[in-house]
Amino acid sequence: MGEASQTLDGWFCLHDLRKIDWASWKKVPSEERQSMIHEFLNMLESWQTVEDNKTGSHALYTIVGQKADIIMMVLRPNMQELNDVETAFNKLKLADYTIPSYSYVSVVELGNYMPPKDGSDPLDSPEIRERIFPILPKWNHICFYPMDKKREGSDNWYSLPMKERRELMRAHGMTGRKYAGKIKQIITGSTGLDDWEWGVTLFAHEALQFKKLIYEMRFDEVSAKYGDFGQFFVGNILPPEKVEAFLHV
Ligand code: VOV
Repeated sequence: MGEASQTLDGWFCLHDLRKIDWASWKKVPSEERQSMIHEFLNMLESWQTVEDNKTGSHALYTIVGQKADIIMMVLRPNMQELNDVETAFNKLKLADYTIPSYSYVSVVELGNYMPPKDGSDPLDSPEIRERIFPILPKWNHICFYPMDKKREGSDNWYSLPMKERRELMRAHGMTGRKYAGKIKQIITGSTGLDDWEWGVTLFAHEALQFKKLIYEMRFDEVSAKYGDFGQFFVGNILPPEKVEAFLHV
C-alpha cells in the first residue's frame, strides 16, 4: 500500500461564490444602493488591513458565465477566522442581494514530494512560508476548480508507491514551471474539509494561459490517468475602485 505524503499546511481558505440578484438590486433606491456599496467597500478595506499585516489575504473577482457573478477567495490562519469573514459578509446589507452559488473550504498545502535537499526545516525557509501563507496576486484573471485523484480499479493514485507518485509529481512540476511568470498556482488541500480533495486556484495576466497550461497538463500522466475535475470558474479582477461601476445599475 502507498505511503501518505506529508503535507505542510498554511492558511485556511474559503472560496465563496455568489450571484447578484440583479432584479431586486435594480429596485433599490439609488441612495440605499450607494450606502450598501460603501459598507461593502469598508469591509474590503478591513480585509486589506489584514493583508497588509500579513495575517491573511484575499482576492475578489467577477465570474464570467452563469455559474456565479463574483468570487471572494479569503485566506485566514484558522477556520474560526474564516467563518467570521463569511458571517460578516452575510451580515452586510449587500449580501441580501446575493445568492450563494458555490463555496469551497480548504487549506493551503505543500506536499513533500520535493523536500529541501539539505534536510532543513521547511518552515524556516522564507520561500516555503510565502507559499503556504501566500499574499494572493492581484493579476487580471482567476481560474478555480476542485479536483480529485482517482481511485478506480487499477487507476488508484492512493495505492501507488511514493517513489512513483514523486516521479509523476516531478513531471507535473516541470510542465508547470514552463508557465513561470504567466500563471501562479495556489493548491489547497480539502480531504475531510470539502467534497473534493484539492482546490486549484490559478491566477494569470492573460486568460488564454489557463487553457494552454491545463490542456498541456492533461497529457501529464498524473492528470491524464488520475485527475478527476469538478466545475471550473473563471473571471476578471474586481479591484475596490471598480466595485461601484460593477454594481451600478
Ligand atoms: C503554474 C503551474 C504549476 C506548477 C509549477 C505546479 C507545481 C507543483 C508541484 C511542484 C507540486 C508538488 C509539491 C507540492 O507543492 O505539493 C504540485 C502539487 C500539486 N499540483 Fe501543481 N503545479 C502547477 C499547476 C497545477 C494545476 C493546473 C493543477 C491542476 C491539475 C490539472 O491537470 O488541471 C495542479 C494540481 C496539483 C495538485 C492537486 C497537487 C497536490 C498533489 C498531491 O498528490 O499532493 N497543479 N504542483
